[in-house]
Amino acid sequence: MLYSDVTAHDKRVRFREGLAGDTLLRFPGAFTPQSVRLIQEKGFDGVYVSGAVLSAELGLPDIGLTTLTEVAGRSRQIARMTDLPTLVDADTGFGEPMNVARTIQELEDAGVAGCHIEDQVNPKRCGHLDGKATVDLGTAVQRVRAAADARRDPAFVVMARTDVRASLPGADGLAVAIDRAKALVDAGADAIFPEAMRDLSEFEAVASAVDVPVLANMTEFGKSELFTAAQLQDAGVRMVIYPVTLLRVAMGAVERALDEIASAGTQRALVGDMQTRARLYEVIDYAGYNRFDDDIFTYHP
Ligand SMILES: C[C@](O)(C(=O)O)[C@H](CC(=O)O)C(=O)O
Ligand SMILES: [Mg+2]
Repeated sequence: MLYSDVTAHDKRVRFREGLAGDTLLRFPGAFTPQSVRLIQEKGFDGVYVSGAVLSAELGLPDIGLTTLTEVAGRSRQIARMTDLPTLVDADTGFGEPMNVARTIQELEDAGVAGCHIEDQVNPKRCGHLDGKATVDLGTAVQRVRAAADARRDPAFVVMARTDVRASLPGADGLAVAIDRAKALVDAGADAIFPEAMRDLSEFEAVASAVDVPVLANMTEFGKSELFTAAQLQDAGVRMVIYPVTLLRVAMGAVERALDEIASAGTQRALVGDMQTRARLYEVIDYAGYNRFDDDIFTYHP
């Protein structure tokens, strides 16, 4: 009933223990607090709060229009529904290094286990699109150092994301990404998110160059092939996100449903694919609320 009673600190410790373990951590992107409950029930290791999902849900492109308040608010709603650690996409950190510091403290207060800060210029772009620009290494380092220094809970995970690979598509792009990843680790990053890797060997090269965990972004319709968990684990990757998968699946179903209702004049053919009322009540533990209220009120669904 209600929210998770695992403390934010304990979730952060659990995240760190998972990153230090032997099994690849799998974090699907939650698109609603309800979907978080399902992610936990299905045995995943954590939950990802995607900037692409948050902006798409607001009907906006993922170009840095969302604010820290919106991201922190959504992250809090998501993190409190699960015992699992939540990793948040903090984009470029919402401004200058001072803003990055505040971002970290707001996200700590939101109860999440960690976040990633990227080295794109503002306004940012989806990491898998061409023509992105990145800030110079000095600025990228300042962002990550500000993030690492600002946290009050040393267990909060600061992950550095580098987008240089897609802005330098040539052969030297990977080498620059690796050099940058090393500098970001020196600046205090607990983990590295090398964006838009071309193939498994690129993940492998980054993972063997840094002595912190590496994340793989398995977003659809992007630059990386959709590797399996086993392939990523063999390449030395420690965690994988499926950031927009659940939203894309859900919105695909929404479009088909609207077409069906419009053409058939009824939703009857769709009912078999729906989450039932009973299943919804099970997921949100309706029965728990009834038990709680039994002595006080007598309302029942
Ligand atoms: C991971 C990501 O930053 C996100 O916001 O979820 C996006 C995902 C996407 O746009 O597909 C990204 O830049 O890769
Ligand atoms: Mg993003």
